[in-house]
Amino acid sequence: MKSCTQIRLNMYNTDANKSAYNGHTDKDTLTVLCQNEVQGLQMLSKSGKWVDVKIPQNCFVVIVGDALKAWSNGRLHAATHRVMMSGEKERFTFGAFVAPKDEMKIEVPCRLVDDKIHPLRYRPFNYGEFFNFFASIRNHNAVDVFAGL
Ligand SMILES: O=C(O)CCC(=O)C(=O)O
Ligand SMILES: [Fe+2]
Repeated sequence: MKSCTQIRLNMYNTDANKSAYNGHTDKDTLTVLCQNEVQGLQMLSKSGKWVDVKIPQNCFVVIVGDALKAWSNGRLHAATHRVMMSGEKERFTFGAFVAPKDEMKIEVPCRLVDDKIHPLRYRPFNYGEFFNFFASIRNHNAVDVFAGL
């Protein structure tokens, strides 16, 4: 798949107990993040609780985005995540956001589909059209609304 990678540096200031980045799923295929020593990333569990993700020093966290969730027929979960700051120090993250090129078609491979346990969950779609749809509605669930069956 042809992809493009955006690199971004995020900075979070020191406000205590403040949501610094609201809950969302990434729209891309994969996000790779590293951070300074200040934790703050949280993932939403299936039971609806926010869970701290403690990233060990010199390690990366890899987050599945909506494009990969759809491409994998929903077998890979695009976790909802956010950033909560707890006080003492500024947090920095450095992220690589890997996304399909706009013209790419996201189509579930037929070997990931079967009649019983894994029926087709997403129609084929163009990534650029999906992203424009997301940008117009800003709905957290955009991939399911746009391409879910
Ligand atoms: O900085 C972080 O820990 C998360 C950033 C993030 O979720 C994003 O940029 O999409
Ligand atoms: Fe994110």
